[in-house]
Amino acid sequence: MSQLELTNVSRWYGNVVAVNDVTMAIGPGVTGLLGPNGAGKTTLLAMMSGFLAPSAGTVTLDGASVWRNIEVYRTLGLVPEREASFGYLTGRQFVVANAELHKLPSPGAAAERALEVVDLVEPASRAIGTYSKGMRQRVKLAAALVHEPSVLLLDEPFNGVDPRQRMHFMALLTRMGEDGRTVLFSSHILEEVEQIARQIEVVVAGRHAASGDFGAIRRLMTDRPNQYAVRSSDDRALAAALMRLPSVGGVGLQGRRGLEVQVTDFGAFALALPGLAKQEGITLREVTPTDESLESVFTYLVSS
Ligand SMILES: Nc1ncnc2c1ncn2[C@@H]1O[C@H](COP(=O)(O)OP(=O)(O)OP(=O)(O)O)[C@@H](O)[C@H]1O
Repeated sequence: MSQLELTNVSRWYGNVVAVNDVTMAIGPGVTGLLGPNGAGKTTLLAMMSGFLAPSAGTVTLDGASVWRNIEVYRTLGLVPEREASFGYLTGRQFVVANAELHKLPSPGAAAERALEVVDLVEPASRAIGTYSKGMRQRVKLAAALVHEPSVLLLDEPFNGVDPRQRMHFMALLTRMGEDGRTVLFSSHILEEVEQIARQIEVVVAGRHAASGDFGAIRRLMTDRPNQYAVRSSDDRALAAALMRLPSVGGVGLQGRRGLEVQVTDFGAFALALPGLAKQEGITLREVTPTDESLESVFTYLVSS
């Protein structure tokens, strides 16, 4: 059982602050590192795996500093986002090469075990260049698992992987978490993280914005103020009526595009709106959230 600890970790590249004073602990089981593009996820993973030095703060694995620590490399596996550029190697050759880098006593047997775990034994004699995206992800995973690490870090492992392979990959990570490994994967998609992560850590603009199980993160995201586009049979009358609702923070008339409604309490608004329209004799034509993008959710989280 391994525990990764980040304490006041920052990393800057010249003037760019990629990671800003992050403190978090990652324990056994599957954890999702959720954040929009550019949030600092790759930089965090690079520091957690000991390949990048923090500019400030410390990253430890079971109490030992990870930066350039050979012992840590033996207990940790990293699946990077970028493609392995060795398309001419067969899957097997690639995994065996990794086993040899770790100086394992029987690299061939270790590689076979890892290929079996990711269900890639049969295509292992083909060149990686001929693999599908999902297979390429799995061969990277086999390479990262060849020394049976207790910590597995994966950077956007589901990107571009088709749904069937994604399910297979998710089941694999779930099983590893259940086996007591510390599994951390990054993603910019909440639904993806929710499916398998026991714990979610949210990063936005380099900062640690939220932490909790998926229920807690969902609540944080749905309880925020929302903005809706509303069109009806009488927008002007509806605007006046909406202003009386305590769950509405503001209403703007957008001409033919209807109303722009700022909602402070989504649950109360959803309950009150149909009754209000009926009472006023107004027909609702459209109610659409206009700021549902994950970016706006993240922005809200970071400013709260
Ligand atoms: N080597 C570098 N030199 C300069 N700036 C960098 C470097 N690496 C990352 N950055 C910057 O640091 C910030 C965080 O980047 P990072 O790649 O860690 O984010 P990310 O969350 O992994 O995003 P993505 O999913 O798009 O890779 C970004 O603003 C990025 O442009």
